[in-house]
Amino acid sequence: MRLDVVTIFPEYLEPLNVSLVGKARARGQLGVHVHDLRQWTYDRHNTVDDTPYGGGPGMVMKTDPWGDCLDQVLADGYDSGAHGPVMVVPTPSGRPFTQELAVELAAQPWLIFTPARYEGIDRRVMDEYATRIPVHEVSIGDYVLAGGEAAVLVITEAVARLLPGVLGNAESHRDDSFAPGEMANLLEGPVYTKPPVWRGRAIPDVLLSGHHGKIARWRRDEALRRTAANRPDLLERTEASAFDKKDRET
Ligand SMILES: Nc1nc2cc(Br)ccc2s1
Repeated sequence: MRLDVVTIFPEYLEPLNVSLVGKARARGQLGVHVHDLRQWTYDRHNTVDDTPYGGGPGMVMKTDPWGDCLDQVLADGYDSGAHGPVMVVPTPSGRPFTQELAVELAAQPWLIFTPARYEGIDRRVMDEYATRIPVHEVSIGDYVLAGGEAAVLVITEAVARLLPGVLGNAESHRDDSFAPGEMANLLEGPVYTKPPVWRGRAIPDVLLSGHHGKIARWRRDEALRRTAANRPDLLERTEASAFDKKDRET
């Protein structure tokens, strides 16, 4: 997978050099190219923003730096043999970022992230590139950040861990919260490791029983318990899908 990130704060993406994503890059499983948008400005102040048409607070990111930069990013990517770019625009007003969308993005060969600052990017930029490649506006939650770079880090980590060979244990994905299949719409339950007793706190006996069926049952019950406590809305989806499934079988 190739990732391109266009930003006015390239240093914000330094965390992509460490840990899981850093290792995936070192192993050649992921290519990451960070571009400083100000390199595509031509005035003394490297201006990337201007006042909004129609008035209102704040500033809007200008079209030309984005257009000149993204044209170059696309040309360089295609020249390097990449194909099938998908643009990902982090924004509070986008489609919710979910594990399902992470799986969808992890299947793409090339992602181009365009994190905005200020009040956002002139809409004509997304409209222009949507005529050439898929453009996904994605929200990582119902809150407003000062810019999209933190969202790029979140999305990149969620996607990179799904790439083949990136997580040591390929089975790890199966028990992820929200993972497709049995854990879809369920939060992960509690986990334990040695020592067996810590400050007088023992671990649940079932986990020492060696009875895999009982352990699986206990883990699912705990996942349902935690989901009911923290995300009852997910259980409605689970019940609905179970009903649909039953309905289809009758
Ligand atoms: N939750 C989010 N807030 C923001 C703010 C800006 Br400015 C750009 C992207 C995002 S994603």
